[in-house]
Order: sequence, then C-alpha cells, then structure tokens
Amino acid sequence: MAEIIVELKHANIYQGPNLILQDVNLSVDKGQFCYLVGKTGTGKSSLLKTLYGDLPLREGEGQVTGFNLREMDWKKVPYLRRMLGVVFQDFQLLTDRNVNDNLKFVLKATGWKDTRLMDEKVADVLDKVGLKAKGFKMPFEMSGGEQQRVDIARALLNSPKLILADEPTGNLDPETSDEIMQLLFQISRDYGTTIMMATHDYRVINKFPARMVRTERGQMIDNASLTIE
Ligand SMILES: Nc1ncnc2c1ncn2[C@@H]1O[C@H](COP(=O)(O)OP(=O)(O)OP(=O)(O)O)[C@@H](O)[C@H]1O
Repeated sequence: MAEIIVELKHANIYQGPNLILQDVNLSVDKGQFCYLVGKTGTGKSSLLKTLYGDLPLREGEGQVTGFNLREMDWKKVPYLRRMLGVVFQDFQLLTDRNVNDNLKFVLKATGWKDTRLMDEKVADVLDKVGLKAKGFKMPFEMSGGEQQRVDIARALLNSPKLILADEPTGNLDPETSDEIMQLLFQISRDYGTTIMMATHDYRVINKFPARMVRTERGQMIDNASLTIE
C-alpha cells in the first residue's frame, strides 16, 4: 500500500475567527503530484499554510509526513518544516547575499554544522535545478525563472518527502513556467517527492496533467472534473 504523505479528515481551515474551508478530506500518496485549484480567495494558500504549520489545525484530523497537525505547537513546527519544502510565487530569497549563502542560511537554520557537507549539499541542489555554475550570483542578477529555480533548490535542501508550492509559476512567462513545471515533475518522478501545487493557471494544468482538487464556496472538492474557466 502506498505511503500517505498528506492526510486531512473532516478538517476545518480557519483564518483567525473566519472559517475558510469546511470539512476538508484529502489523502495524497507518496510520489503523487496534486494540483490545488480554485478562484482567488477560496482558500488555497490557507490550506497549504495549514499543511506547513503556519496556520493551526483546530478542528478535524490531519497528518503531514507523519506529523500530527493537531498536536503541532511552535516547538514542533521546525521539525515539520525539515520534512517538507515550500516554494512561493515571489521566491522570497534574501536579497543581501548570493545564492550559495541563501542556501547555506537555510541549512544552518535547520541544524547543519559541517561546512564541507553544507558546500556539497548546496552544489548538489543547484545541480538538480540546473544552476550548477550560478551559486555566486546575487538574486538581483538572476531572471525570474532562475530565482524560482533557486527557490526550488532551497526546498530540496533537506531531501523532503513533500513539496508545497504556492503559485510557483504566478510571476513567470509561459515558456519559463513550462521549464519550472518540467523541473517539478522531474523531481517528483526521480525522487518520489509528493508535490502539492496551488495554481489558477489552467494553461499549465492542461499541458502538465495530474490529479486535481479544487477549493470552491468554502469547500474542497476532490477529483474535480477539469473545466476551463
Ligand atoms: N492573514 C490573513 N488574515 C485574515 N484573513 C486572511 C488572511 N490571509 C487570507 N485571508 C482570507 O482567507 C480567505 C482565503 O485566502 P487564501 O489566501 O487562502 O486564498 P487563495 O485561494 O490562496 O487566494 P489567491 O489565489 O489569491 O492566493 C480570503 O477571504 C482571505 O481574505
């Protein structure tokens, strides 16, 4: 039986006092690629934030890579974060240091100490995203597509079982978006990484078909049929 990497049962997703999604039931297996689609403001980011421990799960059950979301407190969040990688639309790189130092910053923050091992790991993830020779570049010296590759490299640092990507192609032109999608699918295939990706880019979904769940009117609909909006 496939390992379940993300599981929510009767979960209610809140932003402060506001119920955003009611009775969410979701199960995503190891190695699966799953789109999270839905109109703006329907709760895609809120759902992902719950999965990476940024929003508490107050009602219902949930586990991510074996971590019980109901028992999550601020002390356990760093352990959860080490098991997953998060990719954002706006890259969120530190602008005052080069790519190598951006990546080393994350390694140090997640407990790495040995300089040689850190250098090896940084070289390894940059190689995986096709940026082998770009470690000494500053973020502002890179194109949007290259910065998104660095963001994905950062997500790969701790060899995560799960990558949560929030509109990773949102700021990219179609050609660069396709390159990023190819990279994400390649990572999922080569390393058995589960990927959940929020998007409202139906061009991308049509070109790179995969499982899809949808947020709509306060609910999450699983296996929604593909309709073009
Ligand atoms: N930090 C916050 N505090 C309070 N309410 C929030 C917060 N962030 C989002 N919301 C509200 O939660 C609802 C869902 O927002 P969310 O960002 O999860 O939707 P989304 O589907 O990801 O939208 P988008 O596609 O625009 O990113 C919206 O009504 C939004 O106004």
